[in-house]
Amino acid sequence: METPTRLLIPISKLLSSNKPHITPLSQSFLLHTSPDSWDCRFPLHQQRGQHILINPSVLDAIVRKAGVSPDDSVLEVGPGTGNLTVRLLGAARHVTAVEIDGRMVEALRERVENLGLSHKLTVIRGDAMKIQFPSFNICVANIPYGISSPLIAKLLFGSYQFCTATLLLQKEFACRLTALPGDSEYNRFAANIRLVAEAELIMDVSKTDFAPVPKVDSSLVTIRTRNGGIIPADLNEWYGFTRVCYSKKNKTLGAIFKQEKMALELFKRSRSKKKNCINGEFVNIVDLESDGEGESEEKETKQMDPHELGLFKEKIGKVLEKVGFNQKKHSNITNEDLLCLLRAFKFQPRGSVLSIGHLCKFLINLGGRYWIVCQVLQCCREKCFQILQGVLKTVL
Ligand SMILES: C[S@@+](CC[C@H](N)C(=O)[O-])C[C@H]1O[C@@H](n2cnc3c(N)ncnc32)[C@H](O)[C@@H]1O
Repeated sequence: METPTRLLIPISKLLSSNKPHITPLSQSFLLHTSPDSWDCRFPLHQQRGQHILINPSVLDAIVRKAGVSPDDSVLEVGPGTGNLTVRLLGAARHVTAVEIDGRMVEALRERVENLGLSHKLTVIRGDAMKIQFPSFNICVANIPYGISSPLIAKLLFGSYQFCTATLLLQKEFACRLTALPGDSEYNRFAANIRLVAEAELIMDVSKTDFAPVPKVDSSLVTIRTRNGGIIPADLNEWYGFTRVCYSKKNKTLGAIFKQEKMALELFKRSRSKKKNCINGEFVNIVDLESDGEGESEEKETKQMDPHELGLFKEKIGKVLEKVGFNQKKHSNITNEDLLCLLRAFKFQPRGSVLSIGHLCKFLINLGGRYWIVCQVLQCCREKCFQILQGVLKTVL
């Protein structure tokens, strides 16, 4: 149990007030405050999002709603002076806290030592965006709002195995994150997150629960990973694809894909050899959130064979029509629809995403014999596409 901190207010300050004092004053005035309150022992930096959560009932609620249990190994990003950390330590097996500010690290260590809980805490002094997190099964944190997007991307696409992340976020950001297809806030960011997780709005938190009081209100959100964190698509293709699909707010998918640069984006991505995670690095969030507008593709257009690109565009049109998405708008399209469309694009022979390697694997899966695969390879090499069509017909 933590003892309340004592806030010493100098008598001169109290006497300088014009208001009458109801309580008789002694030498100094001793105010007992909660251990969570902020005693201004050093200046806080707003650019680091240093707003301390001081409402004990909100802090308790966060730990409760996150469902922290004695088996949990918790990751906390931005522990500050430890208001949330001490509660997490009380409920979990172990807490790893990552804090960028040395003054906060010192304050946190001292507080936890006084409580005799140091054996359950690992403090890492560093930038949460630059370090590799040790393993954890849940993340609970009141994070600096400036790193909300990249941090969530790092957690979800950075090869970490965890079940939930319960985060305090800026209210507007939380609304975008938890939006569903058909909601006005639903956008590419929410779609990208929903590829691997579900996000649920848990409760709102008032700005007056923080010291110093920030300009914005907050919301607590729980992000639950799906399929054990397995990503059901090639991320590079998926990003390119969603960037195209979400590029124009009020246009149908048919109209969007008719644009040259959009077709190009998809074409380029489909041929890229980049994989989901490069050397374990998470994918840049700018890519997760940005749309395709305003980006110059001129250089690539010049290098592209116009005939090949024309064929590709024609095929996109056909696929859209076949799956019936020509008239759909992205605001009400689900990720399942998008995955289905992406797959439909992928399985178009020639001029599409389907590489020779993919094609061979596909044929073998279908029971194709070795000589057929060799024939296909030969046809592709010699660009004998009519013969290839014949071979495919016999197999399929
Ligand atoms: C909003 S405060 C939260 C403090 C504490 N968790 C609480 O609830 O009172 C955010 C904390 O994150 C720290 N911080 C800011 N940027 C960071 C970064 N890139 N990596 C790790 N910590 C960071 C700040 O120094 C600050 O202590």
